Amino acid sequence: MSTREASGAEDPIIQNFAQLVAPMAAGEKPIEQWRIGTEHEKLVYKRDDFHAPSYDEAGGIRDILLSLREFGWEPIEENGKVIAMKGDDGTVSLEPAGQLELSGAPLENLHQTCAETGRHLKQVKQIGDKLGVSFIGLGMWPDKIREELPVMPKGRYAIMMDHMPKVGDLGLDMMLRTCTIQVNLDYSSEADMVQKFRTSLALQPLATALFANSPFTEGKPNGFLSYRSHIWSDTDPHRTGMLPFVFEDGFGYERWAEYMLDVPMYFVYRDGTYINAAGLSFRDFLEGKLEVLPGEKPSAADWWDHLSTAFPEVRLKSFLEMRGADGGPWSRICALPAFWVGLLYDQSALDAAWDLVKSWSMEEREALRNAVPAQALDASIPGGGRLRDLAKEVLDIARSGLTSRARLNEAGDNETGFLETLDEIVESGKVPAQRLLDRYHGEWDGDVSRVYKYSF
Ligand SMILES: Nc1ncnc2c1ncn2[C@@H]1O[C@H](COP(=O)(O)OP(=O)(O)OP(=O)(O)O)[C@@H](O)[C@H]1O
Ligand SMILES: N[C@@H](CCC(=O)O)C(=O)O
Ligand SMILES: N[C@@H](CS)C(=O)O
Repeated sequence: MSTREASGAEDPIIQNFAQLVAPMAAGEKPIEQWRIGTEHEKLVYKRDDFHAPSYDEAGGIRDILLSLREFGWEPIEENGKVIAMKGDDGTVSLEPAGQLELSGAPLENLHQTCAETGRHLKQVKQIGDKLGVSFIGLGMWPDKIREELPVMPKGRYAIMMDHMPKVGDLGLDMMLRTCTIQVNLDYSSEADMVQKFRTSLALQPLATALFANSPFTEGKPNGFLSYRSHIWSDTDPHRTGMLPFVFEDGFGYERWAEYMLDVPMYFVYRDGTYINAAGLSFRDFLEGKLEVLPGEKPSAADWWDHLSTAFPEVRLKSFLEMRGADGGPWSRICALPAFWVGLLYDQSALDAAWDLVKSWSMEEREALRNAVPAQALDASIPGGGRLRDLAKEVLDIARSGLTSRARLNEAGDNETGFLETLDEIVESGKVPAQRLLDRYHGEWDGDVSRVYKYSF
């Protein structure tokens, strides 16, 4: 999650609509400056009894964060408590129940991304050896009930946790029990952003299927392959989903700003404190009529904060964030950015991917998104056939995209190897969750705790 470091009071006050559009427009970059920013969350558990450590306990989440100092990371505090660490490889931060996230640095290529991930995993493993904790890449806690999970001391999350039950049934599970892998990618112009947004939104269910890794709830199969993705469908309809308007004529930065104005607020950050504005309207804030801050108008920093409170399948800020995938092991943390970079960072690949999905209707995109949590690659696709057939075609396009990047790159680096783990999934016909279920019904003899041997 984005970690707030300073108050936005000194930022310019928003006076006009152009200032709302500015962050999205400012994201435009020439292709040489396109970067890859990968985020991944991991579940943290104590090795002796598999419990999720609290923030304060000995060898708990605070100690894990502070131990990163030995690798050069520096604390970021909120109300006198360390809640994140900053370093050359980006930010290590906390999701609501202590899921540990690396928001990696914006990097030039996938070799760097995968090396960054490897460094991070090595560091936390060394810390884990000292503190008796392990880290595992799954889409969701396989066994814990909500009440067993700790809550991290972060103002943003106190507000969100209070609000979630009012707007959906599974929002608290989204916060406390899930983990994801995400990648942030750039665009060169508004038209480029639109093509990338539409293509990646339509294909986001494919990423959900290929990375599906959350088949267990409270120790038993839950009937889904990505229960995490199902959770998002019952979290908060005002800030999630497949965004039909992205496919409408005229979509661009302005329409995105209008959408974000309609996303109910969570908070305003002032002088180190999160002021609860959950459910209130940013449009009222613009008029100085926010009931929790009467007479005050938002700054550019308030708007930037607000942009981070929408959670659709793909999200725009100053870059596009791919949000469909479950958490997973190192190989898939490298594969997720490879998949999207291959599809979106080469124009021929992007055109070919768009050709595959451009005739899909809104109902068809929604139907696919809704089928994928339970059916993954077996979901039906528009026009007939199964998602597994499309998967092969899309992976071929991603590979061709990565291959042409290699041609452009002076070193001729080939990044296609990072897709291999996805090729194996498609060839075997089994997504990660199906492999876990096979083990559960086979060698694990119904004991979900055996999954913990797959820690990093
Ligand atoms: N120009 C860029 N191109 C690609 N990625 C970028 C660029 N600038 C920043 N990023 C990436 O965006 C990510 C931002 O992550 P951060 O956790 O701070 O925010 P967030 O996306 O709001 O959080 P969350 O996804 O948890 O809600 C980082 O991984 C960073 O590298
Ligand atoms: N843990 C959530 C939240 C991630 C986020 O919004 O960054 C997920 O798996 O999607
Ligand atoms: N990852 C999201 C949802 S919990 C956030 O930090 O806001």
